[in-house]
Amino acid sequence: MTARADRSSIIEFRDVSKVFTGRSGDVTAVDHVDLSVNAGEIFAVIGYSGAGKSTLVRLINGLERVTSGELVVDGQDVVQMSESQLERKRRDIGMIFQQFNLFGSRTIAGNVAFPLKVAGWSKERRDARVAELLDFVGLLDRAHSYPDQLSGGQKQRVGIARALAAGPKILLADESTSALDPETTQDVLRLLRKVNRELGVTVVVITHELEIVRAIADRVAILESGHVAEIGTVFEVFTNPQSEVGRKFVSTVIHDKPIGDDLARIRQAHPGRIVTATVHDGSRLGTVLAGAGAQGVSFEIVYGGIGTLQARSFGSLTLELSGPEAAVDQVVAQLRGVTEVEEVA
Ligand SMILES: Nc1ncnc2c1ncn2[C@@H]1O[C@H](COP(=O)(O)OP(=O)(O)OP(=O)(O)O)[C@@H](O)[C@H]1O
Repeated sequence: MTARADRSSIIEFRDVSKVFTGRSGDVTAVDHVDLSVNAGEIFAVIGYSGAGKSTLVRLINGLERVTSGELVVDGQDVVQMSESQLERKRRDIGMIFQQFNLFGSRTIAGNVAFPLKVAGWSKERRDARVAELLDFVGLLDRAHSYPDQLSGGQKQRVGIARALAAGPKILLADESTSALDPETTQDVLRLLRKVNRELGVTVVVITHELEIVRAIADRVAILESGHVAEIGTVFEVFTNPQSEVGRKFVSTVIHDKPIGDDLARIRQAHPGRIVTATVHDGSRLGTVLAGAGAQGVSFEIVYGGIGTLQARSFGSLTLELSGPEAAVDQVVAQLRGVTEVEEVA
């Protein structure tokens, strides 16, 4: 059965598999994947090493060919395309890489101009376009430098300018910040956001770090052994992961519940009932706690934090509630009435 394409989807995988045949047998890198990327969004693909992320994304621009299934990219079925059709199609799909893949013997301007030269643009048009792109990525003054004179972050800016040269609708970013330090990573992520917001380019980001997803993506698919373990908005996946692998990823970035030594220390110092309550916009935790005293229950905040996720507050607080058991039960019930509450063992 083939699902009808969502009108807003720009990339549509329908039951797509990719099998590599090697000497030591077949490897199914992508295993019956159904997913769609919406036009204009920043979509992240996350997974551990070997999960099939790179292969999945390389299918989009035909660097790898689909073994079975349908793959529609911007209205065209790339499975049926010939190599020369794919070559033309790739002009609408920019790609950047972890190791930047710049030509060391060409200047920055020469690197950005290269795809335009291949596409047959005149020198005059190329020069104007290169200047415009270098200005966009903040490197106009480095036009005549060579890649090895640039920092890693600057090299990736050149990579982005080159990927955007022919005005693609889609930009694929394969571990594009993995070789960069945290500060430079933030710079590159800001630039990718600018590409998305100002140019309307759909961005597909591959990463193995959930922090990258949190910083940039609108939606995320978690890959495990070639299949989609779960997919959702970043807020949904962070706040309520549905799969085991999703929970594992989220626990690496959201330390919302005390575990191990932290839990042992809290237990020792706080003999009362310990619960963790989720905090998000509109959860009236404070109102409930303000009324706890009148019911004979006192509380301490013993662990937790609140941050921002996709412009919404999100976090959790672990509380020690002390007082008569029935009254504590009542306050826990009131907390459950306004938010999710978990007993801490
Ligand atoms: N050209 C190839 N030939 C044979 N097997 C391959 C090839 N490319 C990838 N694979 C295998 O396919 C599986 C998925 O690899 P892929 O590189 O897509 O995963 P990944 O999630 O991107 O991993 P990483 O984060 O390490 O890059 C792995 O088992 C890998 O060894």
